[in-house]
Amino acid sequence: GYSWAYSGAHGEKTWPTNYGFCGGVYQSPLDFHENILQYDSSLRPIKLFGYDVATAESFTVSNNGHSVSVTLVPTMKIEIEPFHYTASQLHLHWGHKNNPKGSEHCIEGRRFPAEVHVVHYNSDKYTDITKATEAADGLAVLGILIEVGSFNPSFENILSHLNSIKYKDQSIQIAGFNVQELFPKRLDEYFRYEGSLTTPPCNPSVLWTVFRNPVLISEAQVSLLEN
Ligand SMILES: NS(=O)(=O)c1cc(-c2ccccc2)cc(-c2ccccc2)c1
Ligand SMILES: [Zn+2]
Repeated sequence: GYSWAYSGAHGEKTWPTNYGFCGGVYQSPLDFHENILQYDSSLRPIKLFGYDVATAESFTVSNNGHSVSVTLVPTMKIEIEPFHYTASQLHLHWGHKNNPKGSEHCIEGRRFPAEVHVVHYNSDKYTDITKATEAADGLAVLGILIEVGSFNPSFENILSHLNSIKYKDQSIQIAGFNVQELFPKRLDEYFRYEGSLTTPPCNPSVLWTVFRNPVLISEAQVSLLEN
């Protein structure tokens, strides 16, 4: 595929040139501001299954050049009625020194220092994530906004290993942990919309769920991401 970046010669404005879906009407991310939000009481709490992964299991943490990603295990699933979705990977988005607000979604125009995306595919309808990514209803991504606050030991499961994957394509194995600890408490308070991958190829195949309440990590933990 083409090379793309978040800025510069292959920055976001050039994405639509090489990736047909980018810049489309369904292009994620969104700014959740009140005049586009509509309360929907039929939306149920997100149910997580198998998220408390044993330390005997392992996840692969890798640097893919644009983000740090953690491959997850297929016993991790979520239910968004009426479908079940199997976890594929999670990855983080963050900013850098001169542009520290790196979240992709924002609330009332407010961006956050970082954001976690947990990518799942509809395993009731598709046999693997590749087919699901090509389908309009194939993916469900959970977004967790990150705010600066107290130190968060759960994020150390990932952040404490960043020094070992400083360069693109480096990866290491880490022990399983309870991935639900990365989530906010309220799994019933979230924004929901049908959108796309936020990075090329921007497939419009994502059912987005972004939790309303951010999780807190310390300033030092945020700067681990930015260095
Ligand atoms: N931001 S996102 O959630 O829309 C997203 C989903 C997937 C994704 C991953 C596996 C299967 C299917 C889709 C990959 C990325 C990505 C981020 C940085 C660099 C490269 C790729 C981003
Ligand atoms: Zn993402």
